Amino acid sequence: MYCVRNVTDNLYWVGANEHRLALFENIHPIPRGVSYNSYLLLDKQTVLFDTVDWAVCRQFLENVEHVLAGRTLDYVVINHLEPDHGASLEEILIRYPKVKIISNEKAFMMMRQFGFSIDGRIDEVKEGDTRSFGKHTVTFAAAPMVHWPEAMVTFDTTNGVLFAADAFGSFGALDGKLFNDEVNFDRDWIDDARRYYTNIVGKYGPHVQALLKKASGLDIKMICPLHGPVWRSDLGYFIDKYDKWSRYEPEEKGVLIVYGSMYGNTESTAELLATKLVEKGITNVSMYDVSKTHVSYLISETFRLSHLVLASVTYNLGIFPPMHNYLMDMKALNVQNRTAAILENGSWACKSGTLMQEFLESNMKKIGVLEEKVTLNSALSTDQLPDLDALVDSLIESMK
Ligand SMILES: Cc1cc2nc3c(=O)[nH]c(=O)nc-3n(C[C@H](O)[C@H](O)[C@H](O)COP(=O)(O)O)c2cc1C
Repeated sequence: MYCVRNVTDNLYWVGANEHRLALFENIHPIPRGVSYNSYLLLDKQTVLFDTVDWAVCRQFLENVEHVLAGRTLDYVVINHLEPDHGASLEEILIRYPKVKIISNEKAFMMMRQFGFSIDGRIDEVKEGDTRSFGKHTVTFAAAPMVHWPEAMVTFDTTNGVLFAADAFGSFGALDGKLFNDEVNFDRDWIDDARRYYTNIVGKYGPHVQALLKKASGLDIKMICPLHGPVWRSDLGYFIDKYDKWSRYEPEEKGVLIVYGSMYGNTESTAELLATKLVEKGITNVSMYDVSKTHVSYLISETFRLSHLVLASVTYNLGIFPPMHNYLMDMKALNVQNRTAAILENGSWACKSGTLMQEFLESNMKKIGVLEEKVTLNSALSTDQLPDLDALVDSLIESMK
């Protein structure tokens, strides 16, 4: 059965929600599911904006057929060819043999790579080109590396709708609620939106900045992303988040403590550190066990907070492997502009602190490491409490 929503006037959401998938991109957990958004415009000509993942293709096709109500599909605009949006294009081409694909050169190259039969159906566009479908005229802007090189956005100059591809998306299934004002975004969605942005697009901050610059010249009334809610009010709230994230500026002053511990001694020292911070007035403290927390959550929290404490045991003369994995991901996603503190532990040859510091200093940009380091030889002893206090004071001082 079809399940669609009217977005505005003659524009419809024809996407679908996915609840069964455990891992997005087969990496990131999505306990709240995800939506694959696609939009269908009924003008003099009919235009589909992007398609959906193969997993929800059947629902999508029923939705498209229902909204078309017997009309044919004239155009499909492909803003982003990544298979979670482009895979169902194949079915669209089979079912609507006369449909023309509007997209850019790189996307057409990728369509061929993925084996789509597109010959004779191509309408290639470039930055600033326009197309009119009757009442609606759209213009195209390249958005390279947000989040693939072929990505572009389409702006409807008639009604101010921006089809934003992967920009302004979020994890989380919509479950009936399509618009940002139908959910409590700041309470229920922002963590998943941040986790989506930081892990999927986080590496490409300068490219997102370039897109935001282009978008600032447009009179945008509504943002239609390919995942998550459609924005029709309070656009500035989300644009501001994107601006901060893509400049690698923390959203909040606060301390993220990520610890790796086998027998609990590093963990209990991290607990004491958190307690001392809170006692001294720093209440924005979050603590995570690096072994149990999926790295996508750690990355998201790293983007949120200004300060970071890395607490790790030594493991075979190296950094505890899950901590190393987190550091590698931080590097891959370009995390910068943070202050870090180090807490290390080892029973015979403690190396983790030096190695973590070296990693931060030689692999990452603009991460300041505090001089005050705490070194445990198996467990925190009372005569080391001044070291911990010094670390706490140094963290607090650097937050001023
Ligand atoms: C597989 C394995 C390898 C280890 N390698 C080292 C090492 O190279 N150097 C060292 O000082 N301690 C090493 N340790 C010991 C732990 O790092 C140490 O006991 C630490 O204090 C444990 O802290 P925790 O109580 O937070 O788990 C190793 C432990 C294990 C299980």
